[in-house]
Amino acid sequence: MIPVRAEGLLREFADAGVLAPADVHVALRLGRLGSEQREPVLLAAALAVRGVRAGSVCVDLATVADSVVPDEDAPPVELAWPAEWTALEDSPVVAVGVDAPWRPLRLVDGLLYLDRYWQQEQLVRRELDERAARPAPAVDLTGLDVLFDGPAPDLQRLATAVAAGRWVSVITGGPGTGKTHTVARLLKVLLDQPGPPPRIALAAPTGKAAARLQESVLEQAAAVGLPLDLTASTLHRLLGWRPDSRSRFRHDAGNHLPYDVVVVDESSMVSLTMMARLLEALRPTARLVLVGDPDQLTPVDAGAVLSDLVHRPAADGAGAGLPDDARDAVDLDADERRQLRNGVVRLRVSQRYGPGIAGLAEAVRKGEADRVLELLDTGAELTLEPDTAALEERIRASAAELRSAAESGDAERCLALLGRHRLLCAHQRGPAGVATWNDRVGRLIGAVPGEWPPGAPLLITANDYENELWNGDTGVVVRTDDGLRAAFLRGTGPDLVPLSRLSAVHPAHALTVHRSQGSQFEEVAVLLPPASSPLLTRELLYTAVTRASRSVRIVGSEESVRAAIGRQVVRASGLRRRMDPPGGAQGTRGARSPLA
Ligand SMILES: Nc1ncnc2c1ncn2[C@@H]1O[C@H](COP(=O)(O)OP(=O)(O)OP(=O)(O)O)[C@@H](O)[C@H]1O
Repeated sequence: MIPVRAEGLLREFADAGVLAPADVHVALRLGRLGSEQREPVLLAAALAVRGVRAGSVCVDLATVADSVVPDEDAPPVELAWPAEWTALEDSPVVAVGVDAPWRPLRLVDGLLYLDRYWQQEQLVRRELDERAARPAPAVDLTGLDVLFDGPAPDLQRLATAVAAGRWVSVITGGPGTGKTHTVARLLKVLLDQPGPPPRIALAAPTGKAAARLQESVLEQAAAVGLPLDLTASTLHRLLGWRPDSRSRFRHDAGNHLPYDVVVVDESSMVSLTMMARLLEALRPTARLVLVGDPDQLTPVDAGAVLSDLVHRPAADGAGAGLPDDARDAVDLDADERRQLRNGVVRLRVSQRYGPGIAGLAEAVRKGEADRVLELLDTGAELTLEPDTAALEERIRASAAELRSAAESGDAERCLALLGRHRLLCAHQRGPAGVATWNDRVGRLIGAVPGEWPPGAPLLITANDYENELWNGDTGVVVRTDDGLRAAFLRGTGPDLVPLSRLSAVHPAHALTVHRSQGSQFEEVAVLLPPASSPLLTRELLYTAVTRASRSVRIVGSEESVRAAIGRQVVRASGLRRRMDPPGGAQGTRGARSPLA
């Protein structure tokens, strides 16, 4: 419903489906409180609110007109974009520049922020810059020769050396490229330094990712010689819940975390707000190691900090004190060398999938649509199919196998089968959505709606501390002598939970690509929506494709594949730019000023 009192530009943009009622409401309220009625200012304010809703930290006024796609269901209309945004410069609701006193909106370098996100971005920028400027921690790297005895140049070794020698570092790479393998060796190097052993915290944005991180580190612990009592927690737990606030924590700038090393896995899912809270809670002399894959889907909340850090320009003077390994890393391209100066190392070789999927993932990542379509035409492992006939056949076969293993009570085999094949969808609803396909697969295998027959895959949708199950965990129903149980993979063996003890649980024949983040399957089928779907992005396709270890079946049109590859998630943020105070060398550098 459109607010009745919206007029002019606000109403026009709302009618076109660009602005939601909440965007208009906030803009009108802001205008009322600040005695600002000029339409371009109110429109810009509404666009800033809309930006946050869509995951951006701010709105880039120079490009917003090109990035806004009117609602398909709305009548076609030529939007009357203001010719210029100069009214913002003297608006009582806009602080202009880095140093201007507080106002609800802030305009810097052509980027318009809601103040709260500006403050958080500044905090992140300040914390990172201060840590980069501080003398590097002293570290003895002689242990690397024992920990890494593979052929040089070895990117894992380089990442370890970089992370050991900096206060903030980023280890990126696709699935199975050895990020955890590297983290385990980094911890060993740090624990072996003279003096008291560092206090280590392992964390991840979700309970499921935290459990997986702990498991993977412990798998490596014996081989590397790490203490076996290392545990991982969610970032929320690490920072300490507070009953009175959703975004403030027990540990903050006034009550630092008691750790010397903090490793955050799956950090592509960390929002700007969470990163700000984490950075302010770190002691100035704590090392922060961010681990993740910046090419995967971005967090649900605003910001894409990991991706921003990877794409940031190198700070002046950065790179002094790079480890000797960097000199030997001859095959780094110019971009990777720039990233290295910012403490970012990307691991490249996946130990988990073969050259077929690796090539496909790389072509998607680089946006090479022709190459992707060529690869999808080359054989049985990578296919593009226009209809769902073969997919349905595969689903039937896989459901029958699962059912038979479940009826015979073989939980271990059920869990192995569960990891063999998975259907992934972009949407939750609609013809190509998870809900539709869960019903459809249920009917294909003759399941009665609402019942959980043996062999039914299930998805946990809320953290369950009592049963140690995490939002996003998947399991399968198995018949046992004690009745039906849900089997979940725990370490190397199955854990059986009575169905009656599960509360937030859904069928999991199909999962959204978002939900599948952090999981791996031998065969993945990806159901692409029509090319016009706004969810169809390069990050979505990359995330889906990299869930597979053996084969990828894409069901959809060539047009949808091209649309996905051509549409990158663009989250406006100032972190990728340098923003010095006015008078500094970088005042308006690089920005196409929309105010001119
Ligand atoms: N240099 C190496 N030598 C031998 N085995 C390795 C090496 N690097 C990684 N591996 C193995 O490859 C597998 C994947 O490594 P790891 O789990 O560290 O990757 P990852 O990047 O953390 O994966 P994910 O993205 O799933 O978190 C593990 O079994 C690991 O032991």
